Amino acid sequence: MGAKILIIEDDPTLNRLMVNHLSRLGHHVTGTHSRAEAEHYFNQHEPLLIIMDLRLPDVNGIDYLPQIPVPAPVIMLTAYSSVTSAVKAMKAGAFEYLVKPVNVEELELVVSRGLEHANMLHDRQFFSQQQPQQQRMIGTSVAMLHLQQQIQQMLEHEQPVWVFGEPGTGKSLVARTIHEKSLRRGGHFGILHCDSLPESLLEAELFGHEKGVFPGHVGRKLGLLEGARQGSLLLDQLASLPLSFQKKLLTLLEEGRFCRLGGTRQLTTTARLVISTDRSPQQLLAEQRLLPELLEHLNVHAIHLPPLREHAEDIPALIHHFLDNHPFALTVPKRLSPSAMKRCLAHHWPGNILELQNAMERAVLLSAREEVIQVEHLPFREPGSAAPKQSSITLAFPFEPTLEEMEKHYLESLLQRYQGHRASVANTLGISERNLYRLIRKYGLQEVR
Ligand SMILES: Nc1ncnc2c1ncn2[C@@H]1O[C@H](COP(=O)(O)OP(=O)(O)OP(=O)(O)O)[C@@H](O)[C@H]1O
Repeated sequence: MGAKILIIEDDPTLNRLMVNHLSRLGHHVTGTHSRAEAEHYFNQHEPLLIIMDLRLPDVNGIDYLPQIPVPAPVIMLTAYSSVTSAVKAMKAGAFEYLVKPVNVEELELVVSRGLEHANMLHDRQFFSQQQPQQQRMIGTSVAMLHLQQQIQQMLEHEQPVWVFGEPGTGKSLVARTIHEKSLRRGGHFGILHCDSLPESLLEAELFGHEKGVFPGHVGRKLGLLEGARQGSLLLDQLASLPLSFQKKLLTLLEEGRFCRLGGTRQLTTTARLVISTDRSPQQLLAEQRLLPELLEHLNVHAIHLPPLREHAEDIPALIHHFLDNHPFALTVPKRLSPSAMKRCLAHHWPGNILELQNAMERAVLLSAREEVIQVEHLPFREPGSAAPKQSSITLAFPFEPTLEEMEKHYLESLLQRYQGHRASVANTLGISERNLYRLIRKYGLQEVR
């Protein structure tokens, strides 16, 4: 597809030659002969690439370069005798220069590189606009105001914080918010997903490793403890760590020192720890999933995140937030019909805020170009209503199954029904995709795709 190219060159012959040649290649080329003419062009057009003479009748190209009102790369044209000026132009921000008389093959080559660069700049700008905005915590219920207060208190000291609550209640968001509000915000916010890696890799992530310890990794790798030295480190799902690993963590915390794997140098860390789990530290102790000495040593400040059903008054604000900030922000603005909103308020939200977020993203897609999201775009039924016939699942066992056996079999059936599409399975189960991933791993179902 042709690109818009602007030429600013006062020599009419060269100007025409370039316009004709690049137009033949399929580009939309406009030839102008002075700054004044170019300014007129910029009032109506935004070229992807500019080719400009270094000496124009009404301005010196180098002076004009920083004033060009569009972000397009500029290729400078220069007479052989003024190559040093071309170098100056490069320093002033020109993308490339071409020496006159212009060789058409060289022109083609430089133009194609310039366009590639321009497209890359555009993509980068586009993707940075697509990045979620700084994540805000939404909610004005008593529970959320209390949470904000607790976060505020955590900024007055640097003790470890333990955030716990059901899946999808916002634990990671709270951890990041504490980091970003604290004086450590300039440092790194590291996350160790304790449930997603085998023990040896967890160690490497946390402590780092020296050169040659892992085949295929040529260099030394700094661990999260080092990376987050000035910042914070979230140990997400800490209770998934085997007790033996928790012991190593305890030793590290007691001695305040550690070595990279394969290394001998004693390193220290001052990263602030934030821990997140689905259950309270006391429950985890009772279930023997937590080393009591570790909890004792950490002397943590705990924050409990309530399930969404306990602060349902925040649902409308959360819905607006997710609809305004969905990743397809360039499509139609969306809102819920009154009955869809009613349905959302009546839903139990077992997957909490994450489930709500997923439901809104799905509804935005299903409602396509319609502005109003209707009940049928929501992934759940009215409480108490019978499941539609086509979604019934029969679990047949030749024996009386345990709960775990039922769970595994049900999960298998759903994975088959949705052909391994995890988002749909998670939505049906009312759990986060990450928790689904945990279950899939627990039952060794990875290969179902
Ligand atoms: N109060 C809130 N306001 C706005 N967005 C929120 C709020 N709480 C959570 N979210 C969003 O909901 C999603 C799920 O939150 P988060 O990942 O922090 O939950 P979690 O409890 O850590 O989940 P899991 O147990 O699966 O690790 C994220 O996209 C998060 O930004």
